[in-house]
Amino acid sequence: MDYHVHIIVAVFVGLLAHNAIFIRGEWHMHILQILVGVCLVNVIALYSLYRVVRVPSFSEALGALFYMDIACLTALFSSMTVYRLFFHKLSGFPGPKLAAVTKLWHVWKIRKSTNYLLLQELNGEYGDIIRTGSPDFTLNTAGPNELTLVGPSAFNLLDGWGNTTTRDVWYDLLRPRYSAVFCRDKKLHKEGRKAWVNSMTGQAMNAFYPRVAALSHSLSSCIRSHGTRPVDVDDVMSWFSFDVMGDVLFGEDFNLLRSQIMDPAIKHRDGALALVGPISDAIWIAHLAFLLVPFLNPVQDWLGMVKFCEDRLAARIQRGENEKKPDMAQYFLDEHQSLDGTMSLRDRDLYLAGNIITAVVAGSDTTRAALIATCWFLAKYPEHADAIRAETRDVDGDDFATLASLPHLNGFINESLRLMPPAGMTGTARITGPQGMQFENTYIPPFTKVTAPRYGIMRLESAFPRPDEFIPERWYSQPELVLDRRAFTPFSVGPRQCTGKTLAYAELRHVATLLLRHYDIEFADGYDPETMWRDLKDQVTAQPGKVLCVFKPREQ
Ligand code: HEM
Repeated sequence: MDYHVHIIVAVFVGLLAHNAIFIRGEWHMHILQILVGVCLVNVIALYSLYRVVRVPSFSEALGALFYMDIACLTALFSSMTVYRLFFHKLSGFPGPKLAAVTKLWHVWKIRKSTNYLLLQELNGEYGDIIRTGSPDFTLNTAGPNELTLVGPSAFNLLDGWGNTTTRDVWYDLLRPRYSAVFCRDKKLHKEGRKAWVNSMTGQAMNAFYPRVAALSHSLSSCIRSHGTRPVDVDDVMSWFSFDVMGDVLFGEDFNLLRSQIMDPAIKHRDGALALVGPISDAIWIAHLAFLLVPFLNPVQDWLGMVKFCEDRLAARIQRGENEKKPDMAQYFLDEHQSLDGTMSLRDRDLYLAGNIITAVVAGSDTTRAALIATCWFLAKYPEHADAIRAETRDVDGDDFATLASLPHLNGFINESLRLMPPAGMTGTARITGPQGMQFENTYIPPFTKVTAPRYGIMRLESAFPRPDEFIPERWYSQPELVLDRRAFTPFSVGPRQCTGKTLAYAELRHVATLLLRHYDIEFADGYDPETMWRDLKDQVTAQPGKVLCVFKPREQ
């Protein structure tokens, strides 16, 4: 039988699928429908071949269908490739050709979670605006594509007050759950952010400070129990940051510092972040994995993390409010109540769960990374450790307001956050609005996905002379070493900036002061300090490589 006509039909279907369907709209949340659609089309085609066209045997019909599928997919992907390379509105922007063809190139390149290094390399090769991606299954009606913008003004353009951008599809990651942070609707974000901001007012912080201080002392005791043995700084900071989160978010004692046992929830959280790290810019892969391979370890970790958060929330609801120990969860529960009548119960439950999951990750993993880096810099630069000791010698170490005013301590922390940004090292993508935007001398078209890599921009020589050097003084006595303050955004800027900034700074200042009071911090014998940088991973939050330190008790 002559199958030319069938192949021509298949090619036509492939071209149609790209030009009439996939080039429009967003598809990352419709992976199941796409799969069902593909199966359905195949069943209809098989039936037509066997019953209507009357191919001699069923196996021959199957064979014909196979060749038609190949022809259809070849036409689909060829059409995509030609369009992306030559006709797409971003085809004139510089960048690796393969990145323009498919996002999978980027995913492959950063499979070891080193996007921060790749983007630095591409910045050196292609300049300040790099085309780093193609739309794949995350199209918008106007067909966005991805540009990485490297310059101090990028953060304000993307997130500053009056920005015209919206959040990229990455923020659909928690679906069906969602939160004020993991949502793309500007109104919902604005409204939902209020509960977060209210949970961190000065009054709320005054209730949290003594509890953070108590946990810092617990951290110090935990370290002391190691004696002269090397301390795995990742372990102790994971326990500390999780204990703080348990206390501040749920009013619950997670008891990790005292028990010194790694809670499976931490493993789940880290596994979940490892899953989304390399695929952050092609989030449809995560949705596909949730659907098709839920039994794989990283997906199980994700589900385990979600379950942990929902269990803790259920326990908190059962315990009820403890007025003597206010917590963040109460603000989310009040919001849940106040939305009665405007949202269905299911929607409100999904929203509440989303906020809790967001708080667990945003509130613990970021500070953990920052504290690991803090210890590393303290061990690496004893002269700065001494300067902080001198500055804090005569102050009340539990007085958070005083700690906030100490120049060297704060310069040290800022410098550490600059060189090792704990959150959004490369991600936090946005979509330009209908007017597009002007970045430096270049016009960025409307509905383009844009990212500003924090790691690279905070190391720009044009903003920070001697960018790779650790110089806390640039933040107070040597202002000439900060040429462009806009580049320093460890907590983001504008209406989307971090709501936990005050809490995070409080934890960092208190822990650094306390540990320096009690210990001389040194790298463990035989430990290679470069390990932290060599194994640094960019997985939504920064995951520093191992840090092993010895904490030698000091004379009080
Ligand atoms: C050193 C610690 C921290 C760093 C470096 C940090 C950094 C950041 C960054 C860069 C963003 C912007 C993310 C984005 O645009 O997608 C952000 C947002 C956010 N952070 Fe933090 N964060 C830290 C700690 C915390 C803590 C302790 C909490 C809460 C308890 C928190 C809550 C949030 C929330 C709710 C947002 C979203 C704000 C919004 O979208 O309106 N963060 N943070």
